Amino acid sequence: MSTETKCNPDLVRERAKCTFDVNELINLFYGSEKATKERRHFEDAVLAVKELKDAIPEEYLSHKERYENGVRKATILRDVYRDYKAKHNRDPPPNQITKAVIKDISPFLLHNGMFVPTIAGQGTPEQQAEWLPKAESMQIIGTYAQTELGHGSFIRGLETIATYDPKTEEFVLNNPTLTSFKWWPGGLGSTVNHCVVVAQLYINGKSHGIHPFIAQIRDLDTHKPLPGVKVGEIGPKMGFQTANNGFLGFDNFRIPRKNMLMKNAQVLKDGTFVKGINEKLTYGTMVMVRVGIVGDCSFYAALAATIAVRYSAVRHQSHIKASEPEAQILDYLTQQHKLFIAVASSHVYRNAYLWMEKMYTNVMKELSQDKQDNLPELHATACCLKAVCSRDAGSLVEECRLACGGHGYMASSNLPLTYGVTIAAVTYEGERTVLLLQTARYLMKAWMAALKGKVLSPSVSYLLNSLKESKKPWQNTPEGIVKGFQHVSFGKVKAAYETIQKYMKQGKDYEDAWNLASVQLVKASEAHSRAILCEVSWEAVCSSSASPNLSRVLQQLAQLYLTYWTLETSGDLLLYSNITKDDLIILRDKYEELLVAIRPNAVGLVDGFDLRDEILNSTLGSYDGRVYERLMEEALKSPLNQETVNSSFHKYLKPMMEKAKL
Ligand SMILES: CCCCCCCC/C=C\CCC/C=C/C(=O)SCCNC(=O)CCNC(=O)[C@H](O)C(C)(C)COP(=O)(O)OP(=O)(O)OC[C@H]1O[C@@H](n2cnc3c(N)ncnc32)[C@H](O)[C@@H]1OP(=O)(O)O
Ligand SMILES: Cc1cc2nc3c(=O)[nH]c(=O)nc-3n(C[C@H](O)[C@H](O)[C@H](O)COP(=O)(O)OP(=O)(O)OC[C@H]3O[C@@H](n4cnc5c(N)ncnc54)[C@H](O)[C@@H]3O)c2cc1C
Repeated sequence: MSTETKCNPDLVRERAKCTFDVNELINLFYGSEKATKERRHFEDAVLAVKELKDAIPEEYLSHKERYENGVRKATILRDVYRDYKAKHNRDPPPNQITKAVIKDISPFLLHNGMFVPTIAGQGTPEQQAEWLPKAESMQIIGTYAQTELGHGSFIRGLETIATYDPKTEEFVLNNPTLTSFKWWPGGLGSTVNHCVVVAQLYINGKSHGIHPFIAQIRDLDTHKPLPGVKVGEIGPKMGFQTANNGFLGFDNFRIPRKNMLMKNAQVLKDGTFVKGINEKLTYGTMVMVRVGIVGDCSFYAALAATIAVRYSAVRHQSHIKASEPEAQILDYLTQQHKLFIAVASSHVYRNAYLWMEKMYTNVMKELSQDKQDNLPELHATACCLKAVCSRDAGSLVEECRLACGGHGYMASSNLPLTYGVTIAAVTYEGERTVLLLQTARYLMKAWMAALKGKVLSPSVSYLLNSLKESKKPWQNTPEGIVKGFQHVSFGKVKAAYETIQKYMKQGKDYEDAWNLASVQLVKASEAHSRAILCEVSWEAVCSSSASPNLSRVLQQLAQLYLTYWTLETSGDLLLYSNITKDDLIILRDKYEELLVAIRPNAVGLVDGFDLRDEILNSTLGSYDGRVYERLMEEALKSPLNQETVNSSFHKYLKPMMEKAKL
């Protein structure tokens, strides 16, 4: 029997309606036909490992069991990666199969995502030679320990101390206060034996700022914390239950001098401090991860959209016309309004990620040639895109969950967990407001440069154009809308700058004026991000190599994104661009037309994300649409359904009922 015949008939009909080749979309989204084949081949290899299948859903396990199961699976998964590399002489292709295996977050995420990259990015060639082979082969397991109980955002305020002792050529690590304890690092709780510790460097009583150090914290054989190390797990959270986030404190814990990662700054044997060319290069791993998070946002939006769109095609409720059968809920325009923006946004984030990745690679290349000119632009852009995409993606996932009604509240829909994991990215790797204010610093500088007629970096050069074009009439085209968002950003940057000037004229110093203008500064950064997202995604769609059929649909999605945000931020556009009320009415109608145009391709579009059932891990979103069967099958797995009468009846309910008779 083919997959199609087993499918829910609504989904079969939806797929027959699709006007483009889904495989073409998949290949375009993931880069090429070859990339798709390799990714699927690797996913097959992972899913073929029987030991990676869970006997019962994770939600029924205790906190401890869940972690232990996570570690068990992470180690098996690691073997599959190693075997693939040995066989093919290269790393597995980019994939999301970890989601199918670990479901939540791997206890090795920080090892692979930050520990290894920090050694690679911050270590000297000798340090890389010492630790990378061990870390990459998992002889040692590490994390990135920066955040403390008292400080996360303001990293210059970290309190962990590394004092250099020239007599023994060692650093002495100490956490002198409760607030100085490291708090949050993934894997720290019970998994890792090493970490990159970010600490304040002191030499001869003088502070030299924060630097990364490698510390072994557990014995490699016994896994017991080494003397002078206090380490543990921080407890349950909204998500990240299997990430094994932990706390850590040192008491006169000594590490050799060579354990300070010294690519940027160095401490010589005699205690001489050699400053790096730019102390912010120490923050490099965070920039890399912020770029990666934009890509993650695309994945989470795609995952939630796939579940909610397929479910909405299968679910029938009420009537659009009294004379017709109950409608698929996907036919309600309100439902399309909730869901299609998630589909469109996933593509927008994907294109923004690819664009940012290029910028990142260029800047890294330039840095390797000691050229730092474009680092501020990279930092500013990564900060605001990470901040805006993560918040938007979190809201989109939640909207998809709500759009599934009561069933979206079931853990088995996988939407609650997906929300918990997605929304965490608003906070980790730089809290949203804090990052937007970083971008605002850059925008204020760019604005001052624009006022002086200087050449601006590409990502802000529109500020100069907007200065010249402020009188041009609004155009209701995608290009016109992109320009409109640039005008909004221009207007908000200008207004924030003038607000700072106003407060300074009233006698405030720059810092107080900055704080008083900071709500506007954050909004200026958001507007700048939106302008980038609109421009980059529209350009990507226009320059894509897609066939006419696919291109038409991708343009509709990109236009939907542009129009959605025009209508959402119409007040800003009325204030800062030349849009009129009549233009907005035309765009409102256009938006409705786009929803209707996209509707027949909705299922095809989410099929185009090519997320397997195992990755979706959802009763509502499977390819075959057997929603109700799966909901019941999953419910029957509840331990409460493994016995006809639960012992609480005899212990509590019966005595209560009997007491009530007296
Ligand atoms: C392809 C890879 C795929 C990866 C996929 C994802 C993997 C996921 C892995 C893990 C994720 C989950 C686990 C989460 C981990 C964490 O959360 S780790 C901890 C992260 N912590 C933070 O992000 C802290 C946020 N705070 C900061 O970054 C900084 O403190 C700050 C907010 C930037 C402020 O720093 P500071 O006070 O020192 O600086 P300022 O005085 O404000 O500014 C000084 C100037 O420096 C410039 N600056 C700041 N940062 C950078 C930078 N990174 N690069 C370049 N320049 C930087 C800043 O703009 C100022 O410049 P100016 O003076 O010219 O204006
Ligand atoms: C799931 C998860 C995983 C994590 N994993 C790791 C890890 O592996 N390693 C690690 O080192 N850390 C990790 N972290 C910590 C994370 O990086 C920090 O929580 C994050 O950087 C925010 O810092 P904070 O908690 O100190 O927030 P705070 O800075 O205390 O933020 C609280 C509020 O204060 C506001 N605020 C703070 N400073 C300013 C300012 N200058 N201007 C205006 N408003 C401000 C913020 O906007 C926010 O509203 C993780 C966090 C989470 C949630």
